[in-house]
Amino acid sequence: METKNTLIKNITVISPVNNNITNNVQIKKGTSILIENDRIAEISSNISENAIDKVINGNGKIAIPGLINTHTHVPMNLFRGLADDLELDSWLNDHIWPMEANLNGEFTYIGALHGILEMIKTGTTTFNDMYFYLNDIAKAVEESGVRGVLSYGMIDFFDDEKRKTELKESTKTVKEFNGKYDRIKINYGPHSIYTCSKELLIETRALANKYNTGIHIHMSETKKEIDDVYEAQGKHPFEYLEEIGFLGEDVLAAHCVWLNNKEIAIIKENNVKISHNPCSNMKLASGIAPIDKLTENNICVSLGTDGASSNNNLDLFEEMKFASLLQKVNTFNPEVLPAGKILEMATIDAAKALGMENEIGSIEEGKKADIILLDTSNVNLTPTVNSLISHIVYSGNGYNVDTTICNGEILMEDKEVKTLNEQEIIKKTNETVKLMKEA
Ligand SMILES: CSC[C@H]1O[C@@H](n2cnc3c(O)ncnc32)[C@H](O)[C@@H]1O
Ligand SMILES: [Zn+2]
Repeated sequence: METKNTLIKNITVISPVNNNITNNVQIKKGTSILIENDRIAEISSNISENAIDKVINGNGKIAIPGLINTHTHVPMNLFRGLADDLELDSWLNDHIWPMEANLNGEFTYIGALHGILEMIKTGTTTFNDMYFYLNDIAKAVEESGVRGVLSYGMIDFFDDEKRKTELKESTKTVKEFNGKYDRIKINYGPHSIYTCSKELLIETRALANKYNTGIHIHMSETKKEIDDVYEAQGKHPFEYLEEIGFLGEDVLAAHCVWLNNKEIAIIKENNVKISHNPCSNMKLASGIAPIDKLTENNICVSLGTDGASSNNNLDLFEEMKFASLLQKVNTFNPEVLPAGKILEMATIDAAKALGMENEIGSIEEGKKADIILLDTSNVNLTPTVNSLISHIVYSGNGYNVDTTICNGEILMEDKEVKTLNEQEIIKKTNETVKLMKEA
């Protein structure tokens, strides 16, 4: 195969450096990044422009790793603005699940394209998703050029037959996709303890071991969930999962708002990874996750938006800012979760949460070229002589991103999305939602 080169010339690189023990965000000014095919070949200030296919002028720009959203449901962009100002139980049971019952593969595909379009425009290059119609979501991932870690969301509602069909469907997708697509990975996705039987959870663990996949699950999101699980199992959620042998370093647990100290110890002991979703937790009034305690315990915490119906967008820059501010106000400690730590949570810690830290999550030679460029001529990213890391986390937003590169491919340049037809997707999404509402 012929090599395709891209040179990002004269840029400021801000990236965690992963030395496997601690992360550390470093800033390199006036350097260049050479991309060969899908990987970062060299970062230095004297790379020749000879024989380069594409040169991007990085003057006045910052390069950071493509952001990684560790918990979302991208097709739920279809439901944005349809069920606001509700708590989780009523939001799901009275609104979202009835609407999802009317979905089909085609609608899900359109919703996924819409969600991915929003992510490309706001600097997310990898997302960890749980939903239905995985073939259709995978098709949207393939066409758009992003990286997707997908799980078929299993719900058996404690029914034997349903458990079998859910596990079968999941394993079918695992076999169909894993090892065959560079940018797609399939994990198992039991929805939650309150929708999945003990047997389903135990079988999921065995299948994840057998097929070497991760597990993506909603955990301890509301007080009601804790009370219901305690009533049914006589245990708190993480105690229950530990007892049935479900936990492990490959488990990525979303939300984790309601945790006691014993459960935090269980999470640490089993090296479970967390996806913190502050906007969704605030909007559904679920509560405030103890992220200060989790990070003090060196537990791996990453960030997720959740779906666009409970957030209501997929802009990880907002998630970064809210994650920090929410912990500061909750602990009355302004020093908690400083900007550098937050940037790590959205990049290298997220890569670790997905078991992909050797491939993505930082701008380093040898890694996949997942890079976004921010334009520092935007008024909210100035004065540039002050802390750029602070600007990214506290004053930036996704629409400061002008270039998005994933796997070495330019998905957006100068704010123009190259791999998808933006206006066509917006039009089709509007038509699809109109159709769904009329049905
Ligand atoms: C079975 S596919 C995934 C399933 O999860 C639902 N969902 C979206 N957001 C949340 C949340 O915050 N808590 C629990 N479940 C959620 C989504 O609508 C799908 O049905
Ligand atoms: Zn969710």
